Amino acid sequence: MPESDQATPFRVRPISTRRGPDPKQDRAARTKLLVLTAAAELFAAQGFRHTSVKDVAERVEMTKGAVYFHYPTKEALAVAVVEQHYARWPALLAQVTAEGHGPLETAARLLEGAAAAFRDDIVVQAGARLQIERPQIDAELPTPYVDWTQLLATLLVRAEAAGELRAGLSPQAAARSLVAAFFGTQHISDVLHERADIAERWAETAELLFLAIRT
Ligand SMILES: CCC[C@@H]1OCC(CO)=C1C(=O)O
Repeated sequence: MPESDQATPFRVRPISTRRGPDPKQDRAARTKLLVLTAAAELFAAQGFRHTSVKDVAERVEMTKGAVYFHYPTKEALAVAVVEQHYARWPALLAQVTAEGHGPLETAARLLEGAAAAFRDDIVVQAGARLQIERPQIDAELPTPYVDWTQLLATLLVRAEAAGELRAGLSPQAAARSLVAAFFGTQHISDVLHERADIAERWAETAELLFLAIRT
């Protein structure tokens, strides 16, 4: 799927620490990422309410003032973590797209990759917890689920055009079901096993769902 044609609605881009012309900017970007990662570790472990900016500052051995320089409030930290959660997905989409699978297989492999990210990536884990806790966070967070639903629906419309979809199936309804099933699978795996078994759990759910979806 050509880059321009990618229906990737994930708008926020990853924080770049690539060395640029200005060493000062580089150092600031690296510090920003260090603070964000420490906040993600704390949000993932103890949630938004029980995490303070002081906790984050202590974790990175900086003053609260230094943390506030990069993120003016705890809410700003939470927004940044959730945004970076979503910023993971364009790279995954590019990687899977480059493998050249058909649209249905692309959707399946995307969700497999997402399951691995939910198991391994602390920023993905923290973003998921903060989205659950969004009523406690007085800030504008990205609307959950809609971007994945749109991306999967776009792929399933292409699958329908390619004759890969079961006759009469709504690509949009199938996309909503995949997102709901993935969300539930990763949540149950998190609550019971800290997501240690998410890949296996998602594989068994995906097998059933894609069996129902494909021709
Ligand atoms: C891919 C399923 C949707 C995904 O699962 C957890 C979560 C966090 O809110 C999601 C999202 O907002 O897109």
